[in-house]
Amino acid sequence: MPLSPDPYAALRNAAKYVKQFRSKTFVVKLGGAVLSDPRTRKTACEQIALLWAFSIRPVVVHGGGPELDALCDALHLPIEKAAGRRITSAPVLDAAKMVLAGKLHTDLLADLQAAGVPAVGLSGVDAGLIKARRRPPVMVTEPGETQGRMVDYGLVGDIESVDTRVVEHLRSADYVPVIAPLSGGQDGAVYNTNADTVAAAIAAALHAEKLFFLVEVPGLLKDVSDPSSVISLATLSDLASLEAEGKLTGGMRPKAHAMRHALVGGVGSVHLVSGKQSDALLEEVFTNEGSGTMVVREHPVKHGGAKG
Ligand SMILES: Nc1ncnc2c1ncn2[C@@H]1O[C@H](COP(=O)(O)OP(=O)(O)O)[C@@H](O)[C@H]1O
Ligand SMILES: CC(=O)N[C@@H](CCC(=O)OP(=O)(O)O)C(=O)O
Repeated sequence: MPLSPDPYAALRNAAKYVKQFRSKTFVVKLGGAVLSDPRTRKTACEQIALLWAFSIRPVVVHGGGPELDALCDALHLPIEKAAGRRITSAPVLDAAKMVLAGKLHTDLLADLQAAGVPAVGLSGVDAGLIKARRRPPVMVTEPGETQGRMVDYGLVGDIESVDTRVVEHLRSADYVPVIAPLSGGQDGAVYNTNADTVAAAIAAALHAEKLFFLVEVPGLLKDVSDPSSVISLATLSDLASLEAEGKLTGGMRPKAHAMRHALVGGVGSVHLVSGKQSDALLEEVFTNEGSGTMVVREHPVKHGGAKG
């Protein structure tokens, strides 16, 4: 790579964003694909540590779908999903507790700790952080299908309320909350709730500046089979068009719904970035060009620097 005429240009440019985002809340959702590989999990933790070092206030929400699939497999429990969400029987919920508020959660906390982040683990059940009610059977139409089917998701919770007091309490003492996607219901019930949905609800409740989804792919793709088809900037209406054209499949469907919820709920922007490519999160935050996809409510008047 040729030497830049000004070796400090990148630093100067990044400093602009460091100043702009100081004390701002960034919700970072770590997807299961990133977490199940110890190397990418560590890289994600190191990037979060850098945000923290620059006085950005991260709140971490994590998934764990692939690890939960693996445990279900080992326990001979069926893996059934509809529109990207898991159908959750009582034994599958027990497995979800073991993975999402157990092994994977603890390993993530240890990696964050090692990276210098004072991380404290919670699930949506702690201190009534996320209250949900059991999802009633709903009609689901998969992309490419013309006829919908009724799906009973079992012990899946639809979020009714978010009480951020425990999160604020931890943040006021400079801890970084790390939230597992379980929610609490009436009479001690525990529900499985999609982590994207949890991340969006938390981001909206905290009036976050930005919500990041760290995923396996480099961003939102025009064509899911072509990793070079990343859309750099999208609006809610672009997202709706992609969805109507059947271009959002699997786990991208709850994510699209979550992005919409966050943006309508007042989050400044939502970003879809690679959790596999090292430093993609930092590039999205601290450079003009970014690395993945920024989703906003509507087109800004001009895009210069908006991806920072
Ligand atoms: N248009 C699209 N752009 C990007 N990814 C898409 C798209 N449609 C479907 N996907 C799939 O969605 C996945 C991300 O959702 P998901 O697997 O739930 O992520 P995670 O659990 O890691 O958060 C991508 O890895 C990709 O396979
Ligand atoms: C209801 C529902 O779908 N719950 C998810 C919770 C974990 C999750 O969302 O993990 P990812 O972010 O890795 O997909 C599940 O059981 O897989």
